[in-house]
Amino acid sequence: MESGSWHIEKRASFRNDSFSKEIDNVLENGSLSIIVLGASGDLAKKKTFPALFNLFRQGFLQPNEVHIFGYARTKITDEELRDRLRGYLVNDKGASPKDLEDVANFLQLIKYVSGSYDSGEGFQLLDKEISEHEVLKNSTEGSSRRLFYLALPPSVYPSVCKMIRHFCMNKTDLGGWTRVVVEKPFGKDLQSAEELSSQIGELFDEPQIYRIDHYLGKELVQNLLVLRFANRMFLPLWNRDNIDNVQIVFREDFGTEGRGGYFDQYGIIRDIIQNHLLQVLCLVAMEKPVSLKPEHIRDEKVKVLQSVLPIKDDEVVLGQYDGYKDDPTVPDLSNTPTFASMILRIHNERWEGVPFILKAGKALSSRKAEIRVQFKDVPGDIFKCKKQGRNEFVIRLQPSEAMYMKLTVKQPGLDMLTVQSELDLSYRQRYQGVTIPEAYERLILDTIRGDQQHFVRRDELKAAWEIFTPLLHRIDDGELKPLPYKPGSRGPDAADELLEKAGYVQTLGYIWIPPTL
Ligand SMILES: NC(=O)C1=CN([C@@H]2O[C@H](COP(=O)(O)OP(=O)(O)OC[C@H]3O[C@@H](n4cnc5c(N)ncnc54)[C@H](OP(=O)(O)O)[C@@H]3O)[C@@H](O)[C@H]2O)C=CC1
Ligand SMILES: O=C1O[C@H](COP(=O)(O)O)[C@@H](O)[C@H](O)[C@H]1O
Repeated sequence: MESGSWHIEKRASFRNDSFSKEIDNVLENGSLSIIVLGASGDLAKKKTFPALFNLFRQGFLQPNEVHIFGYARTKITDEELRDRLRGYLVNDKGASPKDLEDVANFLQLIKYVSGSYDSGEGFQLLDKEISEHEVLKNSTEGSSRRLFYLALPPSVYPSVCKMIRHFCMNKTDLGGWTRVVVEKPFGKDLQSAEELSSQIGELFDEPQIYRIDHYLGKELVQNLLVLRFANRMFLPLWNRDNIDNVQIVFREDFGTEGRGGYFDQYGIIRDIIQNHLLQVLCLVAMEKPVSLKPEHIRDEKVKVLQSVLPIKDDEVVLGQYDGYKDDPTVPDLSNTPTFASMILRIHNERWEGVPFILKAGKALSSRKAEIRVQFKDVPGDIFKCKKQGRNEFVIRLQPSEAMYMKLTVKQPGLDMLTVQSELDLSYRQRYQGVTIPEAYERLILDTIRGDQQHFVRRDELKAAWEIFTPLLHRIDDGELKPLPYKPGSRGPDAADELLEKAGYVQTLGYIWIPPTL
């Protein structure tokens, strides 16, 4: 490999391959069927099928062994589904003849089956279609691999899982498998999540269930373990002795955009904080796992989640943007927060006293997701650095993936003055010409490979709901109310006050500007 550049190997097959050396490499043969349930929906067209297309283009899905099925109630033909998907696979305007050829070849792999989610008829038909494909691909019975992706509202998960279990499993366990990918939200609180887990758990074993959280597939989230545990310089610093506070922030510069009906039942805490931001917190705060085996990593995540103290009402700020209730699908008296900022406190030896501020909001001034680790002041500071700012290590998840470290340096010149600057690793500049894979792409590939490292285990999910359920119930009961904020703003002023109370010191006059090429 050339220095300073990456490449993505084109593989003849993904069968013998694995990102993680810790995953047992089992030689798998037989056909692979990927079944997207809810194929007519928003997630399927925007994320699932495009991710499959990208895997196909990179050689991870071979036409001689893979077939893709779409399943939903909507009555459409194979061709109509293909037409719906085409525009989401490549940009129409910038598509090259090769792009169009790839799209055509990919779409030919897709077959559509229409049926309901709770009656045997549709699933028997689906099973028949899958089996025909397996025979066609010369798969011996039992070595077939079946991946069911539930791009569906969670309300139908139990019945769909029951139907898969009864009608669509691979026929024996001689080397083949059946796996089920379920999307968030996994429940609405601790009790409903546990009920859902029990219902699905009666039908499938934990190694067959892939609870997807797409933030775990983002490049810089995947980098967290490497950063923390493969760099000597971070090891002694990553604790309460050196770190003053940690922020994990998600901002979107658009509102609920036609998804108000869905969103209003969940709110920003269930939509973003309980899953995406909490998963990031786990990776920032957990102890070093025994190895990179998925179970070792997930064991550590559970431990840190179980060490989180109950959230205090006076360490929470909720907001709702003006105009949110104009959406006809949102009730006029909705108490649902579209913004939340809160302090999580981890009661363990490493983090006692260090506030973790989780903040997420819709309709804000910018779109950004980042982790900001602020270090303590320099003791016995002879340069009066404190006035200029503290060291910060920032990991920008999106957009413009980057990590940069804010430092105090001598201002160039004859005077002995100090100034804030940064060590900057901006991905677009450092890894020129490299396309960073979409989160869904990686995670689907992991599912095919049987790697559950980046998926949420049942006890992890339970521990996550335990943290937020009391707060969510108080919001649902109207005991806590969101403050209004203007769309396009930073959210309620009270959120900045909470940040200050948590000990965050803003560096005045400093702003990081992503480098241009
Ligand atoms: N859209 C997104 O960006 C994201 C979505 N998700 C999650 O992915 C899953 C799917 O999301 P999304 O595609 O947006 O959802 P959709 O509302 O588009 O639903 C997907 C499909 O499910 C069927 N469906 C919809 N409502 C019902 C219902 N009440 N009962 C039975 N079937 C129904 C419809 O197919 P048909 O009527 O043809 O059967 C629909 O096309 C959800 O769990 C969502 O939370 C997660 C992250 C992002
Ligand atoms: O899960 C969700 O995530 C998206 C944001 O995802 P991103 O990868 O673009 O950061 C959010 O818009 C949506 O409300 C939520 O359900």
